[in-house]
Amino acid sequence: MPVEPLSRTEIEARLAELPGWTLAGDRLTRAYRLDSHVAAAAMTVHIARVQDELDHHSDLTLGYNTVSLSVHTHSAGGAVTAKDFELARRVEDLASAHGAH
Ligand SMILES: C[C@H](O)[C@H](O)[C@H]1CNC2=NC(N)=NC(=O)C2=N1
Repeated sequence: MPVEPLSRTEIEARLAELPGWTLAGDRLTRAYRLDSHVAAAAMTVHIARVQDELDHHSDLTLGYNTVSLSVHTHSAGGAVTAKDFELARRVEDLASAHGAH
């Protein structure tokens, strides 16, 4: 089933439920800080598993004690869709178990 671009109003309403996530251009983004580089690497692996499960993939960057995500929906012409918010919600739900903040 094709996913439709969300309106700006809908994006802002959904972002209100996801503290720390922002709209940067046409992408949802968030950066997390962790207590160590290995903890950050472990979180990226966990996110990669979720992304394969959802068949939806962010640009996922491992930094020094940081994990950063940037996502939009290629099949919707690069717009933000419900799939992006589904991924963001799943990442938020796993973040605290990794000590991410
Ligand atoms: C064939 C497969 O469903 C597509 O390539 C998926 C994979 N992951 C994806 N990820 C993102 N961010 N957007 C997509 O449109 C997308 N499409």
